[in-house]
Amino acid sequence: FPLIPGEKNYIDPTTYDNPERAVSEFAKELDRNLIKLEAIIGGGEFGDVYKGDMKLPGQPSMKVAIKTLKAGATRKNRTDFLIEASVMGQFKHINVITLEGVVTKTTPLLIVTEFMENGSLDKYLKENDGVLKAPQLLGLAQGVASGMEYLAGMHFVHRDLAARNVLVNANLACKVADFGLSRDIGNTAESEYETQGGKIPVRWTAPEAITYRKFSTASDIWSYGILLWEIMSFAERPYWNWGNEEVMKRVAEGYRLPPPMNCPKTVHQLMKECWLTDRTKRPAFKEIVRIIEEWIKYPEKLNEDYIKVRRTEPLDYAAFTSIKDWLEAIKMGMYASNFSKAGYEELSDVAQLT
Ligand SMILES: CCCCn1c(-c2ccccc2C)cn2c3c(=O)[nH]c(=O)n(C)c3nc12
Repeated sequence: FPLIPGEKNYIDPTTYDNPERAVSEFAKELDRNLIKLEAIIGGGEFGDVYKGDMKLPGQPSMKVAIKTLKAGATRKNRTDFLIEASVMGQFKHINVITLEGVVTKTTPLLIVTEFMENGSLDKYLKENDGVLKAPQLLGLAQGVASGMEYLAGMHFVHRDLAARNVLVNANLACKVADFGLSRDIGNTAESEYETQGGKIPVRWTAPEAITYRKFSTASDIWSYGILLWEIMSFAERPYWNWGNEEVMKRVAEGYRLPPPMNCPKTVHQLMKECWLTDRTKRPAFKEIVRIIEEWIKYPEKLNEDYIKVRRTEPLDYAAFTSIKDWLEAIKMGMYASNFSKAGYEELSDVAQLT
């Protein structure tokens, strides 16, 4: 991407001659003795994730999460591990997980992040099924959209945006995590579909990314639509128990997920815009953030008849003579006095205004 003045671009760590140089550029090397591993909180094929404690000199001890790379891992696993840390170290946003540092001088390698008390978003939603109401659900959705707006602004394409890869802290802030760039075989339970370029989590991936591996911010927006459906359905499995082949076929034929129970029509409308086949027509993350902000500020905008008002057929202005009739027709009768006080009586007076 041409560097646009003032806009920071993320630097692809694979452009460094070796991953050690990239990680030293973007991540702080930590002293392993300052980190205490307490309990396993997650597991991957190449190492476990722990909850722990870290005490840096001159700082109070802090809760951290620690990803480990087990000793027997291959050189490629080590490279991918260091690349993930190099990518995370370049980001600084409230809705993107914060890298505290790495341990690379001794094994096992460690990546240390802030600790997110409520764990992964899919687990949090399942544990709060029916408890969270629309405003809270939309607050979660807004956090993810803000984090993705920032990453898109850095020209970073995530490629695996899903509720399982978003974490929730004690204040219910959502943060995008899991920057494993290359989709290792099996590094996510979801990657059931194999293409020559590695594994793809089909039910979260845009058609153009599945068919010809065109990953872009637009394909991240498709994934965001699926994640929004996960939020509104309390982490129901997208396309339920359909097989991957069936999902790809039905989606290519135009099938789209229906609104989850109690999901406002307007929210499902936004999901469907994220799932437009023409990726250039999908909304930008900036727009998605603004729309959700409106819904949180003015919840009445979520209900359907607001849509009806917006979608009335074009008015036949000739049908009205007085301003009062016109304003009443568009449910704005309460403003008739404003117009008459300002001396506007006839509709023609208004026509000159516009
Ligand atoms: C989807 C992310 C999976 C790995 N991971 C990470 C993480 C993510 C990327 C690099 C390094 C780490 C430690 C933090 N946390 C956390 C956390 O802060 N709190 C948690 O409860 N869990 C389950 C976590 N799981 C992780």
